[in-house]
Amino acid sequence: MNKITAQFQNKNALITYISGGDPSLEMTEKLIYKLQNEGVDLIEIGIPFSDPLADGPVIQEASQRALKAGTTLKKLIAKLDKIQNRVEVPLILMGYYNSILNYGEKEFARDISKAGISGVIVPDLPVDERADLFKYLAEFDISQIMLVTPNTSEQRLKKISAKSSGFLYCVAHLGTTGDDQQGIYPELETYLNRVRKTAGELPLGLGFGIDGPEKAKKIIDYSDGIIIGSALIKVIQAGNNEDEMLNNAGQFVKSIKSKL
Ligand SMILES: O=P(O)(O)OC[C@@H](O)[C@@H](O)c1c[nH]c2ccccc12
Repeated sequence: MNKITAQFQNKNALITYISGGDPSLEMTEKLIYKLQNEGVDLIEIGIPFSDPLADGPVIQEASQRALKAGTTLKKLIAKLDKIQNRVEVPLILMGYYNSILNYGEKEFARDISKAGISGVIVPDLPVDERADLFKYLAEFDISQIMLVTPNTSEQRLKKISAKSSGFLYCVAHLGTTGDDQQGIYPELETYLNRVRKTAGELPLGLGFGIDGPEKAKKIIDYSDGIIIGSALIKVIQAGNNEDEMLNNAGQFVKSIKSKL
């Protein structure tokens, strides 16, 4: 079975997002170990980018800190490559298409495969784009996780689920990451049931705006797993030094896991 799909078997997967290189690549490494020790099922790592369209302020700032620290895609991949023997939890890279194009699509697929990365999310690359990237990811056996939203039509849903592997990323509401203004999205159950019918066996991961354990508890039954980014980055940032940051991350993950 696909390494990512396997993580959803208990239907309560926890996926955490961190921005690669925020505040340094050394901290990314330590955070990966910490999250892994606390039992997260998948880690999504963002490729820092200067113009991240889908991201709200928390992740935009995380990206800025990473860029300021000199993080590049090359350095990020080199770091992940170096630590792969100590990492058991599957890793997913999230990045905008431009960064990948600049790196070279084939080189990207080849190098991340060598670094042991299991999947990729490219939020600004539409399913019907004839990008070589799709071909290379398949060639190197890397899952291509695609996004759907409550507005995605039935026809596109079919196309997207057919092309997605690992899991299907269901965006909980329209807007940017970290936007928790909407409380519990009213049509969530209807939306996910509709997606489930079309997606078949593909696990559903729900993300955007899940800000803590209470919300996690309320929505976990609708999907097979949840994705948390901004809320985790906020608690990490609240630490005054590395130890506090790591400790905060651990406590936060514990508090979520206890509800799943
Ligand atoms: O931050 P939130 O609201 O918890 O949402 C998850 C999200 O951060 C992460 O999956 C992500 C970060 N950047 C993205 C861009 C597109 C899709 C998803 C993402």
